[in-house]
Amino acid sequence: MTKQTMNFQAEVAQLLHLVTHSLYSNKEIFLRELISNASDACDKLRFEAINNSGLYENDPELKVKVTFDKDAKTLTITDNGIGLSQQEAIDNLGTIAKSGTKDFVSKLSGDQKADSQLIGQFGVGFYSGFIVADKITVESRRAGLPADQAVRWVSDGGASGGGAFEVESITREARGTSVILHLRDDAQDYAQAWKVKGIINKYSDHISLPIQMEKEEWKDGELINPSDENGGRQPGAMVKTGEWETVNKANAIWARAKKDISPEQYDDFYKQISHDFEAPLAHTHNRVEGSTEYTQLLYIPGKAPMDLYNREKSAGVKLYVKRVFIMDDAEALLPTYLRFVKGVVDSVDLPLNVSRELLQESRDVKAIREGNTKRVLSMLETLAKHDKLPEAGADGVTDVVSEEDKAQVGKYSKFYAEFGAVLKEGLGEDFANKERLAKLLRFASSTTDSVSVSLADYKARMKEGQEAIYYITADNAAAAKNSPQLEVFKKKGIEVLLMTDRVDEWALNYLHDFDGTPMQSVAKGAVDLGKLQDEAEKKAAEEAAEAFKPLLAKLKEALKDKAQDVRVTTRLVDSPACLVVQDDGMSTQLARMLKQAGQVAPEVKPVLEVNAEHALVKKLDGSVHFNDLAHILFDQALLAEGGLPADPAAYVKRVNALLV
Ligand SMILES: Nc1ncnc2c1ncn2[C@@H]1O[C@H](COP(=O)(O)OP(=O)(O)OP(=O)(O)O)[C@@H](O)[C@H]1O
Repeated sequence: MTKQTMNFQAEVAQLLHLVTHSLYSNKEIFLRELISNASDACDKLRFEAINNSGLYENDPELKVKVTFDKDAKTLTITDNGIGLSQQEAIDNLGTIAKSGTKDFVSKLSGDQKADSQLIGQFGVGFYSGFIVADKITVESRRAGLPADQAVRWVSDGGASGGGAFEVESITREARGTSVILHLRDDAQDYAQAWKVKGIINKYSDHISLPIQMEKEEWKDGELINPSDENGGRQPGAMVKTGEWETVNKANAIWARAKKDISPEQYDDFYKQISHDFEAPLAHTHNRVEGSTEYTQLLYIPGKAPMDLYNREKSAGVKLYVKRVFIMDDAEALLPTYLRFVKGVVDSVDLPLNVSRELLQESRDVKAIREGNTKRVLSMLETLAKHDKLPEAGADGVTDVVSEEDKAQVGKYSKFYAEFGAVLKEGLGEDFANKERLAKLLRFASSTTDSVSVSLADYKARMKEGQEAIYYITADNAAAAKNSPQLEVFKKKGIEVLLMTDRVDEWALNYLHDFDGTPMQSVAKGAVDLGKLQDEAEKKAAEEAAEAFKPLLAKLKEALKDKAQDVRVTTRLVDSPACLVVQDDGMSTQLARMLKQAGQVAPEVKPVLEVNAEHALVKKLDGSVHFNDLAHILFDQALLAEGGLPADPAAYVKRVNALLV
């Protein structure tokens, strides 16, 4: 191939601009990214070589070498991994392959501060080299290809204006890739051994391959006057000895004993695999022995990625078999509702050539998934337990809290704000752990604004004679809190949980009770406050129902296309009417959500409940506007719960007719 000039994909040009302009305070991550790519390339070679050992050629010891040349102002990262063919260099180094990153780049806001925080989630990868380099040369030969089919790729990252790179054929004996960074003037520090070693220690210690640098030794300067030992010397310097030394620990962090890993090292490993700049909220690291043997190192992030709600999104756990990297995003290792967890599983029992399909069926994998799920739930339970500092008991005594526990305060709330809605999917997905999940749920309530009430808290505060956990679902907190259906509960001082996540309706279908107490939607079925209502109230309600019978029949007739039934209720105090659905019916809110999502929802005809005490209801009887008032009553009840009248124009017309 003769030299060709090509253009970057539009998104690459944008990403490059962002990388070079906004990651300035995080310059050194470029080395982490490039070493990580080199290590991935070695993993890929090892994986392909399982079925084709010839790919190792005569060079089976995989490693990464980092060299620098002060005079040429270059820093070079070389690996003997899988390498790139000419076409792969064009495809992989001129485009953004990952669809998530590509989407992200096309949505950039232009606010560099905000963008640079977000970009951490995606990993800037290879292009991060341009943070410190004004030109990058990549020379590579793919394993298995002849030496004269190697490739050279050169780019200034678009500084010359064209956003272009050049590719040409070269001859290269060595398999694998060299990334040569031509350092910018303000990045000359990175051509110094101590600086580079420091960064490798910080970010890449756990990389399981040796990372090697040329050994340097101190050499005194020449004597100024060779005949006079004390006459002084030229300044000394570090000089290269020609030998190589391994500068990282070169063993996988998860394979080490817990006691040998510092909290910082755990955090750094997380940052490496997640591309997150922030530390995780918690981790768990265990060697599991038994019928199936594996090591798990799992993390709970502090921040949700932008595509959290995409259930198709890749999982966050990497699979290794006996230290050999097998695949990223092994979704079989955790249930979908725990897709936010990041980490590594290293199995002793799985075969090295395991495929995704095989994973789905393997009994070992099933055991690993159950083990992982249990561990993650335990981690969450621990965070939940220490979320708040203990309050003084009735005797004025407060438990002493260790520093370690103090550091956990607030973490569960943070977790829940980011991932609570996803956790709820587990109620419908993981029946075996439903009870544990139910204990981890948190809600706002009619008496507590923050999303912090657990079902156990609620139960402990239940009124004497209260037999159910009451909740309401709505589109948002304000609609839930001001819903007419809450009126009688407020009057009686009964707490009601407010559920405003989209997933709540669906998830609650799977949670019929908590710890023996039934869950009861206040918008479903007739209100039955059981023992909470006194005899006088019950009697008054029955009398009202009797007295209203003729009026109800007329209302039912007028609204026969809209309402399934019309009845008198005691649940309202200030409002004239509200809508409820039958006990087993789909709630109007869920039906609305399905329709919004373009799905077919069954036609739900709600029950209209009227407040016999309300002036508007009293006025109905004998009114010449009976028909209009009946429709207005129904449509207003719909509006009050966040819905829209089926025919808004007709509603407006009716109201106006009464106003003038
Ligand atoms: N040292 C290397 N050897 C072989 N291929 C490489 C090397 N470095 C990069 N590549 C190729 O270039 C592609 C793009 O690299 P880049 O770092 O931008 O993204 P990535 O590694 O896929 O994603 P991320 O860094 O976010 O995990 C890689 O997927 C890989 O195919």
